[in-house]
Amino acid sequence: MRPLIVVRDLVKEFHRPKRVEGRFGGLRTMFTRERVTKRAVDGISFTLQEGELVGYLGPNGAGKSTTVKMLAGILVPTSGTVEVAGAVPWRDRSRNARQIGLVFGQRSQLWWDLPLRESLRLIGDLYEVPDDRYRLNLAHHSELLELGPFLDTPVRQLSLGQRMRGDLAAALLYEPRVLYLDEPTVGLDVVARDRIRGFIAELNRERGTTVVLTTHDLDEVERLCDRIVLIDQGRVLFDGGVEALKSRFPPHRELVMRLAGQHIVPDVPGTVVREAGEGRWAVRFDPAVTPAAALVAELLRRYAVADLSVQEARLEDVVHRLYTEPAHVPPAPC
Ligand SMILES: Nc1ncnc2c1ncn2[C@@H]1O[C@H](COP(=O)(O)OP(=O)(O)OP(=O)(O)O)[C@@H](O)[C@H]1O
Repeated sequence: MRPLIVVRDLVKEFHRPKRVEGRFGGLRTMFTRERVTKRAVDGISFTLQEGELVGYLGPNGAGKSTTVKMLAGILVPTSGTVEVAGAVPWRDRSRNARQIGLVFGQRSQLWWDLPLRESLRLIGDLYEVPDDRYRLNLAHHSELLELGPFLDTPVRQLSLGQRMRGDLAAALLYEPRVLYLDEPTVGLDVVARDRIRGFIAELNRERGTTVVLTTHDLDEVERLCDRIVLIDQGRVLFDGGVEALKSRFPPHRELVMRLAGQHIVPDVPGTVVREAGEGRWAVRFDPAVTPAAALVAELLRRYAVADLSVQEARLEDVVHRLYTEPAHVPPAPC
């Protein structure tokens, strides 16, 4: 089956005036002819099948938003190709716009002074959504996102969580095949975050909408995404499943133990003590060097253990190591 999105050797360079230091530096920067080039995206390639829910991850400044903007047709690449459902986003703009929805957590696409309902109506008209489809979709999204209580409130008066739900409904009114979400839950409380995550999961499951999710929240990624594309400095570091990432680059794990009536600091090779006190003791260990089963057996043999648990490897730990020790990353599969 032909992939829905094909990205090949994508590059985006930004050029800006070279900053002049010293007296009146700001003013002199405005008139300098010297330019510096920033390669924000440096040869990225990947393909996405219809119906995938992919986490597009990377540290600050890695090039995530720049990639998404090229996929959405907002930016024209310096070189490379992108096809989204057969359209070249920055060339076939109106065709592309009808098949994608775009939601930025940091800014709204809605009309600030209009009640949410009217903003949605305008979007329905702009995208020429037939009346029956419009009513059905509005009812469906209103129910799942619980928009009812604030449909008639001007957008400027909505809370961040309400506004985000409104933005999601707006981006989906015309049933796009792909939804790009750029940090959709940033700044939201746990309840609002859960509601939006549930909605994204159901949209992907029930309607088969392809989702590209950019976020720094790795719990969100673990809960939602089948696949991760992890980038740094404009290049792909890893492309694959969450479990594949953990097994190719196993993180340290943590063991927490309570000793029965003993207040000693136990000593076990292959571990690093993270916390010790009041008979409670936590260590980190590398499961590739010290297998969990061997470690537990050794501890039980040496000490009177009252309670013991080994924490699951967390995606956050893996990603932290990838960001801080990228030289150890195994090459991404072709
Ligand atoms: N319009 C622009 N002009 C010049 N440089 C830019 C422009 N847009 C982005 N950049 C630079 O390109 C690099 C990648 O930026 P981008 O916004 O894509 O990163 P990001 O991965 O989305 O980061 P974050 O997680 O902080 O949002 C950064 O160094 C940024 O400063």
